[in-house]
Amino acid sequence: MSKSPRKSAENPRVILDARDVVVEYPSKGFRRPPFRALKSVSLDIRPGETVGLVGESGSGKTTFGRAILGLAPVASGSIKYDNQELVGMAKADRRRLAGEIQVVFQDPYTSLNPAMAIAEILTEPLIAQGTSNAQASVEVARLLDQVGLPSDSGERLPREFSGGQRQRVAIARALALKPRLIVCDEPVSALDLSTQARVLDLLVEIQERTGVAYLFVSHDLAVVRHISHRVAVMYHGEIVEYGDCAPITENPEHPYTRRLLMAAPVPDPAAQRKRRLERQLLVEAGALSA
Ligand SMILES: Nc1ncnc2c1ncn2[C@@H]1O[C@H](COP(=O)(O)OP(=O)(O)OP(=O)(O)O)[C@@H](O)[C@H]1O
Repeated sequence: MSKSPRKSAENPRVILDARDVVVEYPSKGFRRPPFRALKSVSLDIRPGETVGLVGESGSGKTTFGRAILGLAPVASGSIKYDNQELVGMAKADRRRLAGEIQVVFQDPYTSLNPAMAIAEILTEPLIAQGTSNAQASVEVARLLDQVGLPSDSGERLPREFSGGQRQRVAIARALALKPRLIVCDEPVSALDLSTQARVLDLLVEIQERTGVAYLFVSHDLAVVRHISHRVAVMYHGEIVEYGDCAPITENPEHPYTRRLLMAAPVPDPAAQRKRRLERQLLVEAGALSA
């Protein structure tokens, strides 16, 4: 894992442009108002860039990723992908875009069909988009190589792989249709620390090779800091801090971001002492509860 935050991606053109997005889930009780999970969220992503979306459980991160994928009830606002409005887009048009916007989920144990061999899992989206069987086999070999899995992996079932290897399969499947944007929803949080680092490095390497952009959703600021060019901090359905990775993760302005930063593990004892002191100062200033 590289230690410093990543430098900003250079291409300023925007691939995803979300403006004032409001998502409301229906409430269960009779005549109860809907629950507003996103309250006017605006965020953009440039080609080849990683934007980290960080926040505590329930803050709305997954909901935002789902809104991009057309899986959350957007009440108002706009989400443009490559200048095309995704909100309210007809299903047929959405299907056409399916290859360009892909997703990698958190749990590599449930996101792969256990009854399908890896080659089938990787071939399925290719065949659905009209790729011939012969070409699909060539692509499977290329994808396995791209994610660092042995070339004979295609014949095996998901249960024969470790969590990290399964997540590599999930990444390969997401890459099959050469997407320009991947929503990565907590893609490493189910993995142990050293596997996390290897999967993060793989994502970076793929991005450098292909120019794919990531929305990287995580509750872990340390992980987000490692992979992101820019960071958005989400709190109770709103973005409270948003900008280049280094200033936000090194010197956050919002008390909530400081709290997240303090929750991130720091192995260096001197840094831990500094963090304890900073935490104490924040408690004294009333920005944090003891
Ligand atoms: N389908 C749904 N129906 C009703 N409420 C929902 C639904 N999905 C999410 N919520 C609520 O919306 C809020 C945001 O949830 P979301 O899953 O987006 O948060 P998150 O930040 O991704 O949390 P986590 O890290 O735990 O996944 C939560 O209060 C959640 O209970």
